Amino acid sequence: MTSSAATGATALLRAHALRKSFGRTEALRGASVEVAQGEVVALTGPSGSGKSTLLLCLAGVLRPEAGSVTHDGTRLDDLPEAARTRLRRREFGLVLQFGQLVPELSAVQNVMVPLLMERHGRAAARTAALAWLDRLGAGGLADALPGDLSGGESQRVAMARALVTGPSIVFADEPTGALDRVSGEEVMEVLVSTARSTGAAVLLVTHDNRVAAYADREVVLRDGAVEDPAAVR
Ligand SMILES: Nc1ncnc2c1ncn2[C@@H]1O[C@H](COP(=O)(O)OP(=O)(O)OP(=O)(O)O)[C@@H](O)[C@H]1O
Repeated sequence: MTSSAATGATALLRAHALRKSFGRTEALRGASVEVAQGEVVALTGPSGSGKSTLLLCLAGVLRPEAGSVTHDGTRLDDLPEAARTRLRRREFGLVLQFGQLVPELSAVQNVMVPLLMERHGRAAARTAALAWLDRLGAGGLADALPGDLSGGESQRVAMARALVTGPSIVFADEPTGALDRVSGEEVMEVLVSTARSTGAAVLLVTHDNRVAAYADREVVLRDGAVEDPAAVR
């Protein structure tokens, strides 16, 4: 693994000099960032500064036009699509602003999806999904449909779905953006304490200083590049 000067720890995930454009819009202009094993990093910055784009490049969802993304020594941006998808399913969890649960599936079925995609048996997947819902304080919601859940409840189910495969890092894009303050704080407390207990790192995009305060470290993006030179290598 790569050594990280900012944290003194080893880098689990490393983006170096990423560039990504959408038509004429340069969303990323040489953005670099590292996340150490088990570290909680908040990615902040003005609207349009490239936070979501950087998160999606790090998560292997978007492919940058230049620069590199390395996870535990493997270059993600170079991997063929199928291998990248496998690595993503095994190593990464993703939580988005509105939970993005499958509306036709119950909460427990939503949490089972990543395990079924990894060819786990149904019974084992259900047992694991129920245990994760319990752990996230959503055990009583197992049979509820997403349409019947509050925003905070949906995010607990989305977090269970992100964590059920035992990822090394969870990417969370404005996970509290659709919640009131109290539900947002509850979601952050559950996310950070659960990540700490599993050893998973968290990369969190947020506008909200109160949410960023849950992180070990803040990285500020401005115009597609990281503002704080101490966070860039
Ligand atoms: N799929 C896309 N197609 C076209 N332009 C895009 C796309 N995604 C992002 N952009 C543009 O790239 C720039 C960076 O967007 P991005 O969503 O990464 O910023 P952000 O910092 O996350 O913004 P916000 O805080 O408002 O969510 C913006 O100008 C945005 O309009």
